[in-house]
Amino acid sequence: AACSSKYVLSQMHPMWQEPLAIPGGDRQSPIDIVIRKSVYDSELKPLVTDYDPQTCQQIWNNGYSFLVEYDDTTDKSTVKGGPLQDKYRLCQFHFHWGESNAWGSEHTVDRKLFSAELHLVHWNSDKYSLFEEAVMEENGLAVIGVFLKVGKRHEGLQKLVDALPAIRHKNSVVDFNRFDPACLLPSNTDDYWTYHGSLTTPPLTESVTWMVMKQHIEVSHDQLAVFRSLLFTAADEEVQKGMVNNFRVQQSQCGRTVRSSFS
Ligand SMILES: Cc1cc(C)cc(S(N)(=O)=O)c1
Ligand SMILES: [Zn+2]
Repeated sequence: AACSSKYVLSQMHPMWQEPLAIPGGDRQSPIDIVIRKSVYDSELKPLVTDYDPQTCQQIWNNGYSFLVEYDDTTDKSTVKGGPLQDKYRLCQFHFHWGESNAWGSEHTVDRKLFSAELHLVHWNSDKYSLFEEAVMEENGLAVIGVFLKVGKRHEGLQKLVDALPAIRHKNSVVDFNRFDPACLLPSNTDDYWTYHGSLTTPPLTESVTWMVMKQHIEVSHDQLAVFRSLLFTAADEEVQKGMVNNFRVQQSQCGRTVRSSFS
């Protein structure tokens, strides 16, 4: 299986070419969450998020997704509890989506694809002093994943959608403040799946405790269409490429257990 070898086979070609060798390579993300194989763990606590909208700084197009960045020089926006032993500081959130509503998420649940997936990225500020340090460590990062489904318009998301035309091209950035990422969380954050995995974009380091919410949020077709109006390419490039399908192919489970916080 792909797990034993150091080579991870990538079926599809995401925007960036998958590297051939990944350090370890036996706890890569994303994966398919097989509900009947997940193990209920009654020790898993509810997630405790405490976000300060004032720490929101900017929104920018990094040529693969768009990121909303937070000031992570203090413990003002954090997550703890759940499977986490320490407190983790929010540094950014971003999304992955498809060119059609039929696919776009990175994780799947019993092979069900969602139209998009939100990732809130946090790093362990109890043990490390910088994201760059934590990203290399086994217990360095904690990412909350939330599935997006096309349905009714998401009022909280609209402020973000309205800022996207200003960052159409790669490396464009605009000031963005007072955005409370808690508005993007589903009403129920007690029910989630958790497993040890990796970043789903280079450097693909195996430093992530994933917490994937069972409950999805709804966004409108028009809101998702604005995501798709972003470009992978910089303003000076001849050929402009629409930013769609910015998700990684699913990786082997490699014998890992996915735990659920609910029975
Ligand atoms: C740190 C970081 C950056 C990016 C662009 C994406 C991730 S992910 N998809 O693993 O959550 C993490
Ligand atoms: Zn992501």
